[in-house]
Amino acid sequence: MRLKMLRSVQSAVKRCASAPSSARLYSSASTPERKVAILGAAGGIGQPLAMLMKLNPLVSDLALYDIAGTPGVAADVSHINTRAKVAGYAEEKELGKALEGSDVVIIPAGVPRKPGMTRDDLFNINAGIVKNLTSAIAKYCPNALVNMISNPVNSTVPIAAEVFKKAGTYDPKRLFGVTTLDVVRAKTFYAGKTGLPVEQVNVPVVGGHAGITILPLFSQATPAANLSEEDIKALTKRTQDGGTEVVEAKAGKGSATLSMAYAGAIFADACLKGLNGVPDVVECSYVESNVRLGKSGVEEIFGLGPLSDFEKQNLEAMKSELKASIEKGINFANKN
Ligand SMILES: NC(=O)c1ccc[n+]([C@@H]2O[C@H](COP(=O)([O-])OP(=O)(O)OC[C@H]3O[C@@H](n4cnc5c(N)ncnc54)[C@H](O)[C@@H]3O)[C@@H](O)[C@H]2O)c1
Ligand SMILES: O=C(O)C[C@H](O)C(=O)O
Repeated sequence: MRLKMLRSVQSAVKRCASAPSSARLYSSASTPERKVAILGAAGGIGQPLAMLMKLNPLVSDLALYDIAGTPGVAADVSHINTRAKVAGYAEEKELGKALEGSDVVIIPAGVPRKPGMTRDDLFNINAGIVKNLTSAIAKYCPNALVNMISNPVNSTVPIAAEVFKKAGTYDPKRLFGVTTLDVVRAKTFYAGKTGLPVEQVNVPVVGGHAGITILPLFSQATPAANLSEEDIKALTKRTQDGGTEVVEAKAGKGSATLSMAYAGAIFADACLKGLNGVPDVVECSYVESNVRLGKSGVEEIFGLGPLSDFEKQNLEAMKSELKASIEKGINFANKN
């Protein structure tokens, strides 16, 4: 028996793993017209992400939408002398115009955590925001690739999926939970521990985007390094708690914004490259995929590669939380 569930995989969008990260952001491959919309563009993530997308030569049109502060951000970013034409959209009645013709829509709209909160504590506010924004996407740019950043990602992606299903526009190949920041962190921490050059390392991260549902696969990290079990446990924990580390350091002034903007820009760039037909663009993402079910629940998840015993245990441990977050999102979308 097969059932659809959400999990993280090497997504259909593929990216060249060997390109150095700075080149990834600023390289110029083929350059067809591509419109990118950022919803929540004046926020802590939105502003640096708007700048990074303005620097991306693959973008011809950049639509910046937020319910507060858009004109200033749009005017500021528009003065950067790069290809993308920038337009700001400040009110809900302008959302349709912001979205029309978009190839990629990035959503960092919503409230961030404060110390002591879980990502799930953001659900009550962010679920409604995501539902409204994705309803507009279904109406104005149903074919766009949607990059969901708003937390809790484990639930906001299922909300978006339900909204698109109701609108008849759902395509699991076009909806992505952005988990790139977990990969960015895992790479940084792995390189720090091993002494390997950070621009050469790769660490796949699977699962979702909250606590134990984040599962870095250090057994598949490249270049391989001889780490002790203790080191791998510590690296795994630090990657899982990376968001909380930043929330606590910011002490009430929000969560990761700059590293998230960087991660969001990498993922959006991968989407654009995929759309432009660049081969072998590979990124991890939280997407819907197939699992095989048996008498005791999920029997097999496809495409994770060989896991260590530690990773197998962690995968088992995350399933109930991930499933509950998915169901919470689905229920919200269907009730409200
Ligand atoms: N996926 C990840 O890895 C990741 C990483 C960091 C943060 N986040 C999440 O991203 C979200 C944004 O974080 P931030 O630090 O930028 O927050 P922020 O408060 O600085 O910015 C959020 C922006 O969203 C805007 N907004 C609110 N409602 C909106 C609506 N209906 N339409 C359009 N814009 C709207 C606000 O006006 C604000 O400018 C949070 O939910 C946070 O938890 C996710
Ligand atoms: O931790 C958070 O609340 C923000 C984000 O999900 C992160 O991983 O930094």
